[in-house]
Amino acid sequence: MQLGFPPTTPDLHSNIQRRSKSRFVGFVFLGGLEGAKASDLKSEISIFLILGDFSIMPTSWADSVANSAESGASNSGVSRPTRSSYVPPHLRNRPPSSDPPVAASSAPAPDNNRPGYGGAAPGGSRWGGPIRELGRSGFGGGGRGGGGGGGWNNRTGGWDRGREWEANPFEKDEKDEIEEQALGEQENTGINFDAYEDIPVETSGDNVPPPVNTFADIDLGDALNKNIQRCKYVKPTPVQRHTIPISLAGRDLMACAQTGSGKTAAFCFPIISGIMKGQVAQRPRGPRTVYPLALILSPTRELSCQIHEEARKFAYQTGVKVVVAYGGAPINQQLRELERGVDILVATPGRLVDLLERARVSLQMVRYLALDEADRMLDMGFEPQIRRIVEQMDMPPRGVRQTMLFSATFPKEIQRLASDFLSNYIFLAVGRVGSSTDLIVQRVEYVNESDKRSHLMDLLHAQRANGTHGKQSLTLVFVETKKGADSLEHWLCLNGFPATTIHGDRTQQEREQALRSFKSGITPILVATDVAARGLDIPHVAHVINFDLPNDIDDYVHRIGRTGRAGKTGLATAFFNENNSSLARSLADLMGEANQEVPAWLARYAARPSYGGGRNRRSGGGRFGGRDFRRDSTFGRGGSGGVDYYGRGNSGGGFTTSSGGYGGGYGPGVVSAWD
Ligand SMILES: Nc1ncnc2c1ncn2[C@@H]1O[C@H](COP(=O)(O)OP(=O)(O)OP(=O)(O)O)[C@@H](O)[C@H]1O
Repeated sequence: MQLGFPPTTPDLHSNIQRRSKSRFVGFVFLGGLEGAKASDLKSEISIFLILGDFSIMPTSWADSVANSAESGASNSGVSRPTRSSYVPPHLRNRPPSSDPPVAASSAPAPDNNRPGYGGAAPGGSRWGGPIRELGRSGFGGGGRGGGGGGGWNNRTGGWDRGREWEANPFEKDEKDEIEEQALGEQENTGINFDAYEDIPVETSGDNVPPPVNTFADIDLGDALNKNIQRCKYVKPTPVQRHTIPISLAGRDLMACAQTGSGKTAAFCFPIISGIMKGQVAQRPRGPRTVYPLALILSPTRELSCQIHEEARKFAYQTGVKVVVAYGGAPINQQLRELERGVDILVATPGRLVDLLERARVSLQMVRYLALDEADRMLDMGFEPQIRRIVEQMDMPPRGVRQTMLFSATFPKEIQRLASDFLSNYIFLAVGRVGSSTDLIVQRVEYVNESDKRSHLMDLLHAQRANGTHGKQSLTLVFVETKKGADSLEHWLCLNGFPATTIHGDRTQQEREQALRSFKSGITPILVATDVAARGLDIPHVAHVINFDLPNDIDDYVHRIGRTGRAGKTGLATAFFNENNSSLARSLADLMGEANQEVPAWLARYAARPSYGGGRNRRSGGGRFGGRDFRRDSTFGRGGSGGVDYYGRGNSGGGFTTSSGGYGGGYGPGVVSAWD
């Protein structure tokens, strides 16, 4: 451990020396101390000083003396230290300041119950007590346009200063806003929180931390708070109110919350804040291997890109670097980006496995693991890859890392699988899992296969006649097959409705181009397979049409969730016929729960035992679509992975529900997009 000062002007230098003798504390950096108890290190400090230009470098006392001598008495204070040194994420990118750093946190040193990670602070992350951030007055941030940027250069292990400027991730939003204002078509960006006021919330697990009401109630750090403001998030959504304190307390979490309710921020904020504030153990230096601190996995390339874009906004000027890796795009470009440094890696499983096999990424230092669309990630298609990544590579085991699983749907069998990855977790259900409830008006129409196209045409003509067509009123049409998607797109275009398509047979470039064209309203109709069903947050999707209904009710939930997001209303229309009879019961149940009008003919279908689709796959039944499977005795004791959910009362012990009722009907202000 080093007590060091970097080269400075002689005056400042001698000042610091004086202050160090009288227990001067700059701020404490506990990097490079894997395995050491934070409490052992109280007296050992490294001091980072802001150099005259705009970097912050840790260095040793010996280095500083040597450098000082080298640079002479007239040194302006911008000499490089001779040794490469670690710079913790929360200190990277700091612009220059003449202000001295404020004192380090005097919070008591935490117990260390996580070997290698510094121990859990009371109420803080499991990797040790937060290091209080520097006073911000002198650090301003943003004064230099693109912000500090820069990355951790894994080849030299040093601070790769000035090589990379952090691009402003808000630039596009600002441009769009100006453009929309100019065209007089700016929509109200305010989220309708009244729509969420009465939301039912269910939690189970040990000592569930209480929810917060405002972002100010949580100490996320100044830089992150500033980004929250830039995103125009005035207050947390219900899932954020509940999950952020749970995650900040270092707890594992399985969270179910409706589509479009803000889950991305719910897992990003605590991760970014944790990395900013946590003690950072020195990361190993492989010649080409990078060691992210957090891993966010999602099932589709587009969703990973979207999470990356969001996370970059939240992490802007925090010094936390977010990188994305996904299939279908050139790997070399992604490797170059990774080499510039990564704190949070957002990835699709396939590309990540590739990177792990090439030893270009190691998961050894991962403290936070988040699975978005977790039920999809653990279903038959993805589970083997996820197990490989989480259990068979070098990721710290559950209980050491913090694991957070999010989705709008969580079938019980998947919950059971998921529990293998979690340790003493909290289960949270916000809202009726499986629907955006009253915000989405759901309609089901009986349409024979042969009539589907003409019926679709009727809907689109009606929309056009109503003026609900175009950039501000996008229509997403789901079909079952890739061929079906191409053919429907072609037919729509022929009939004067500009459309594009997204599915697995298109190249990644074509997929991205299709999304851009749809978002911008150039082609206000997107024909998609389930590749677009989950997670995509596309503003202005007013109407989702299930041209072909899916076989699984959860897929239906995610598909219709592309509209009616963030408190806005939307419309979902489904074409039902004999081929969909196995979905009848669960569809009727779902619609009934969401206070939607269930057509008499659908209710009759649902009542027929042969059409009921057997056991309702929706977990738990009852008013909550998702319930903690640990509370269901049919899943037996112990679950998998040897966790005793019942005997010791460690998990599933507490159980609280708060419900304010469901409101009902279509709700005031709900407008149909087409009639
Ligand atoms: N606190 C907030 N205030 C205002 N808008 C918010 C807030 N939190 C999130 N949003 C916005 O709400 C929208 C939906 O958020 P997000 O995509 O995270 O939803 P989700 O719950 O992950 O949905 P899905 O289940 O479909 O993946 C986004 O446009 C996001 O920017």
